[in-house]
Amino acid sequence: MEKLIRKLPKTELHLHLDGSLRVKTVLELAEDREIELPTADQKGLAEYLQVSEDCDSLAEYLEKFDLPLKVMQTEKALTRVTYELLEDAAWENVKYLEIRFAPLLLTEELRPAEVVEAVLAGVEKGENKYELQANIILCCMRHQDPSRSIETAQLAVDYSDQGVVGLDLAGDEANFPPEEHEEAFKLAAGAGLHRTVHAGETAGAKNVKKAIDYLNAERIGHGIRSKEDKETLETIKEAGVTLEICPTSNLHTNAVTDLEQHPIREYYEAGIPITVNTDNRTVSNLTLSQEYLMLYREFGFSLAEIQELILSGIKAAFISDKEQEKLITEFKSEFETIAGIDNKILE
Ligand SMILES: O=c1[nH]cnc2c1ncn2[C@H]1C[C@H](O)[C@@H](CO)O1
Ligand SMILES: [Zn+2]
Repeated sequence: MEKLIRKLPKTELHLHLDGSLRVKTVLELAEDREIELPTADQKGLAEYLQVSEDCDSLAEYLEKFDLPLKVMQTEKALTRVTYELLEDAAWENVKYLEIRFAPLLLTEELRPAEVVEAVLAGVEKGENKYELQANIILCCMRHQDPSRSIETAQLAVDYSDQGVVGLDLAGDEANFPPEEHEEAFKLAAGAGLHRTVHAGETAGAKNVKKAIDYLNAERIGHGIRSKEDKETLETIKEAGVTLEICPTSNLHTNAVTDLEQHPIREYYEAGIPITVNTDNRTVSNLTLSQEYLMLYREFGFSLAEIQELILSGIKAAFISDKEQEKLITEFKSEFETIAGIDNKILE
């Protein structure tokens, strides 16, 4: 099953660049720029970059991004880590991915536009080498002043014809509400950019409703607490919003205390559109295939259901209907070849 899942064509829509650096690369980039590391030993560094067993909040989890952000402050580093992420995705047959990061956290030496261009260069390099497509989502950060979010939205608009497809709001949810960033999301929507918002992860369902009502979110990052409020669930259904579910990450941020508490199966059964994602590959020491394997083993998702979840990722992707249709056709044909599954199951 493990091999089979790795071979399946996949999509990943919720993936942070700064949480997904290779450990060896962090080591090399730090050496290049003489950045002090907690340890020079690769195994020790891997442990340092990963979230610890006893992490008890999202705020603590977010500290894991400090070191990766430090080593990513040059064009060369940004292009490299982006390219490597595409390479890692290609290794497990992720055919379409959306990579997100906050450009304004990467401006120690670069201008925001240079940050975006360096990442886009990495995407181009990866797309030329591997058979996959990647688009970019720019993150506004909750703890920053709303004017910084407007700046991020404008940047996304400026690069919307070069592979930036959406705007996100990330960071410490419990302490910063979404509605303050309304103007940035209005700007993005007005220019035809897509919107996704981290909400209902470590704060209540109301944040999900606010993200949809105020920020016009088409997708919600996590949204696992939506079930706490009936009205929120109705809004999700009415607005046709998709939840970007990242089960292991939710365990690591203590958004759920154990996997049995995770509502993924419940949402799936209720017909809420969901996708499966890693969130942060390095912080959670995780691949997308491992995440699907966990769903198969722990939540009883069958192969046909896994394929349906993968296709749900295409339907929620920030690409045109025509591109979605093309990917769906390709995926269905690959599913058939790989698993010999009757496509009727997938209709
Ligand atoms: O799971 C998350 N919730 C909220 N914010 C997050 C999560 N994972 C990463 N981030 C933050 C930390 C990164 O520096 C930022 C942009 O990728 O997004
Ligand atoms: Zn996230």
